[in-house]
Amino acid sequence: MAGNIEETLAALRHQIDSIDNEILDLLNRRAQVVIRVGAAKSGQGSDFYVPSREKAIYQRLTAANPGPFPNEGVRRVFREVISACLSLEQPMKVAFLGPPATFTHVAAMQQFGMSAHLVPQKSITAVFDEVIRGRAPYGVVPVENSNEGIVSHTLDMFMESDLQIIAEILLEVSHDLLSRSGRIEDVRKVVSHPQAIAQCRHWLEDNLPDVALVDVASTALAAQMVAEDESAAAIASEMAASLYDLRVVKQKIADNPNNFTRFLVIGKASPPRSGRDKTSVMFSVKDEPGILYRMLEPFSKRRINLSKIESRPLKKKAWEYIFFLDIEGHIAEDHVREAVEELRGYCQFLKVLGSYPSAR
Ligand SMILES: C=C(O[C@@H]1C=C(C(=O)O)C=C[C@H]1O)C(=O)O
Repeated sequence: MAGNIEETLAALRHQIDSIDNEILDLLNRRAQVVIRVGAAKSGQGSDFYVPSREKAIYQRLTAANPGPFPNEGVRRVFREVISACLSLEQPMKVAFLGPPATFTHVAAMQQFGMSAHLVPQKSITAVFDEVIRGRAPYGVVPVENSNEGIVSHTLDMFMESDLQIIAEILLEVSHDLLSRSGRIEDVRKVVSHPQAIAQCRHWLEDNLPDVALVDVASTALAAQMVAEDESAAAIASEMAASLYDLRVVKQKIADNPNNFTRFLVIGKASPPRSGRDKTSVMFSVKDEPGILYRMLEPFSKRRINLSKIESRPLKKKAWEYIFFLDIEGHIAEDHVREAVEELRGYCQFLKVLGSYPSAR
């Protein structure tokens, strides 16, 4: 009987080996075609990284997948296949808001895969700078959190630079409590970014009512500090646990489990249409009666959905504001372009920040 099982296993493993050989062969055939695409693109000077094409690949494959291989697996496997194929042409350098193991790092990894060369930066300004100076073709920065609202620094940076939005990344944020021992009894203080501490307030009151709460510049820095302090715990990403060799005291301690952060990929030119795109614009309006009403009319009369509107003070002048608008559709579509041009008529200035595939 035991011999039978061994024989069956050996035969099945033999089948797996020959399937893996076929997969390997196909991967190499795919890589050769990607190299040819790269050569064709460099002939015409166009961008090698095309997020709209990548999104179309994921959508097509997950829709066609008969199973039992899970769709999430299809996405992850192809994320890495595409990432490795891209790295053949050139190592894809991506600047992100560091230090290593921030949620921005996790988002950049989700978007660009493990073969990309991800470079941590000290600030959002530094990420923009790397891309402006051409040291990295792309950068990743946070722009809003479902509980905490916008990251104003990122929006402010678009006032100063002419970079474009290339893609958006939606990341489900899981705040984990990490420490060296992984034992809740050892925790005397909790260290993290103030937003992460705020998002875990109730859990901390219920489970660690007497510990000190210490604010630091990022969740990743907190993890780094805790790696050297037995009595401290950090609220940080799961990635921080593996990077700084920490144990998980408790997973998902945020009070609201529905916690998403939206990140932007910035670069020098927006990608072509993907079929489901978004366009972001920023503008300031003339100070006239009814202007707030009129600025939305070009969109409502064309039945164009607006997914977001934000305002920020224009620092040069008190009580004047800059608006940020996210519109459904791509600027290459006539009705979107016409609406934006009509809005421009009411504005002192208007800048299209880019059209890019919608992550939802
Ligand atoms: C191959 C291409 O270039 C890149 C690589 C892709 C891939 O490996 O499938 C897809 C889109 C681009 O980011 C392409 O544009 O088709």
